[in-house]
Amino acid sequence: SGPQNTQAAAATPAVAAAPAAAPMAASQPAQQGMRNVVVLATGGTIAGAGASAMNSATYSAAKVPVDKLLAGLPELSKVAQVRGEQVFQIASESFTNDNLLVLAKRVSALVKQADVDGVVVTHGTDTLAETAYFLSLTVHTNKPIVVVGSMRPGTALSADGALNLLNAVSVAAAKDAEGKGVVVTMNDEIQTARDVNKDVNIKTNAFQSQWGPLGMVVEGKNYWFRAPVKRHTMQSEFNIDNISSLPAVEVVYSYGNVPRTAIDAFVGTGAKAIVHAGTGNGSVADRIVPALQEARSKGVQVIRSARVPYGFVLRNAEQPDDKYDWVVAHDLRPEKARLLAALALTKTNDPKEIQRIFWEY
Ligand SMILES: NC(=O)C[C@H](N)C(=O)O
Repeated sequence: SGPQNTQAAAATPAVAAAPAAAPMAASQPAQQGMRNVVVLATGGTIAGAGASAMNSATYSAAKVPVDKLLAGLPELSKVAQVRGEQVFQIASESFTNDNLLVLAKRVSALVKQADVDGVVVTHGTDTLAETAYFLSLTVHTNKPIVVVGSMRPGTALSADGALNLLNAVSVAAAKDAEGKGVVVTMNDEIQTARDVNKDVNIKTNAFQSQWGPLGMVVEGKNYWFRAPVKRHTMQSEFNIDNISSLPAVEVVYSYGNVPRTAIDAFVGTGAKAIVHAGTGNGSVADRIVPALQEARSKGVQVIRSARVPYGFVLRNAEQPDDKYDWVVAHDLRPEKARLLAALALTKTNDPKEIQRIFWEY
């Protein structure tokens, strides 16, 4: 098998550089019955390179262009007809709201094309779960969208990117993945975008969900065990085609002796909502409660989440949310609550409506 079809725009950190509607560059004869998958590359460790094979943790992210990534994995041609586009070439910790909007709009445009059966996004792992959740909330399609990264650069011994990417393409090409929303394929598992998080930062089993994976992908076959019940993609009331900017929503982290400085600063810079990453069950320090009440009285939404990774925040437990007009983030991590709050604010400024959205997505 020869190199994959690629259509790589010049790698550039500029948000505006995303290709509008890239034509397919034919370099491989279409195989009968093969499904068409587009790989949108954004950078990260899966495109990283280190100085030696010993470097599993010390390397530069976002170095290898998508055409090289695909050409280095000839096995892809056994799974699908694949072409690539370079959307960004950045480490995912540097992702911005603008990056999210550009990427989601490109995914949305591609899934409308009859010659695209599924989309894979290669992404750094640090904010991969945030981007995957954002896509699941905003792209209207039944076609599979798979977000994938790696914990080790391709230059390292036991690099995990090649198999993760092969698995991603085989899920994106599969009819049985249709209607299951946006998923993440890391470490042979298929995880739903909403629930998965990067919970380990040095091992290849980095991505975990407290509710468990949806299934596994082994040797190009998907084994499903459950399906997501929260609203996503086709059932979402948010649509990236109608969103051109996101309101400012910021996260403040709690800890012993925490001052109110960060809350006041974010209110001062015009935040429309503050996600409070509270201790325990989203608890709020006594000196922070008035800061959040003042923020609320100025029209800023207060979203009560927890810095504890597992479990969930109960309404009116720890704090009287009804009385204060606050919202609870349910089981969403603070960084994912930020995205849902921002999308909710594109529709409403009513905290009851925002709470309804937090229960449903
Ligand atoms: N493993 C990774 O991809 C980490 C990298 N810092 C990134 O998120 O781009």
